[in-house]
Amino acid sequence: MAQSKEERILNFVLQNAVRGDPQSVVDTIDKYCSQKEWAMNVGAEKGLILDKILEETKPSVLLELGTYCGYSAVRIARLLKPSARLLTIEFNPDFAAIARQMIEFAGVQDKVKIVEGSSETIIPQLKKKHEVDTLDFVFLDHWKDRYLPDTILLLDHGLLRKGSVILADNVIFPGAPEFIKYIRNNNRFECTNYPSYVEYMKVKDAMEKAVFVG
Ligand SMILES: O=C(NCCNC(=O)c1cc(-c2ccc(F)cc2)cc(O)c1O)c1cc(O)ncn1
Ligand SMILES: [Mg+2]
Repeated sequence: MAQSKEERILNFVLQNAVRGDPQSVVDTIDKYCSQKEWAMNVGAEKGLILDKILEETKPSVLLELGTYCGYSAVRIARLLKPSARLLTIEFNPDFAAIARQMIEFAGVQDKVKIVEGSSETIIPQLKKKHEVDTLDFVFLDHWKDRYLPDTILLLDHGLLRKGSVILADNVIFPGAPEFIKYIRNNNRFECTNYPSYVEYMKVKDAMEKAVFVG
């Protein structure tokens, strides 16, 4: 069977990064995807914005929607305190299999749990099936037309608390217009926009941070 792009990215990491070193995994994926094949990782420029917001927030319980190859899961986990936990939801089983191997190679498997399935199904199960009380940090990076319905699911299931941070990738490109319209007009959220660029491209993009005021 011909290799997928995601398998090529994983193999490049296995052969060129340092096992147990999450920074080397992040840097190696960025090297491959900027020089050989583009892929939809959050990337290094937007990654620095993600890093800064994580260092300000110091979250203990995190949720990511859209694992893909595990780049942002590794990038996030490398900054977490030992007791912190990241749950990451991935719909595509092939992506989930790649991400599992990426996360294990980086040595962050004790902090990261991949849940395979649709966010729509899994979010309502977080409290009872995944022992979540409330979320400190949510990274939205999955289907852009799911950002709004899934944010509403998080609210409806009491998963946000005063100060919970939602960070959304790609609010310019590919764009998440319904999400942006809703969140900026909802007085229960305080929003900040972080202009940047689409990973590995010279196309404008941005991230949006929305802090739940409770
Ligand atoms: O994660 C799931 N899809 C990828 C979402 N992510 C993107 O589509 C995405 C796309 C781009 C992009 C940028 C430039 C361009 F020319 C084309 C695409 C960049 C990004 O940074 C993304 O994040 C998914 C979840 C789910 O529940 N079911 C099935 N799939
Ligand atoms: Mg993205």
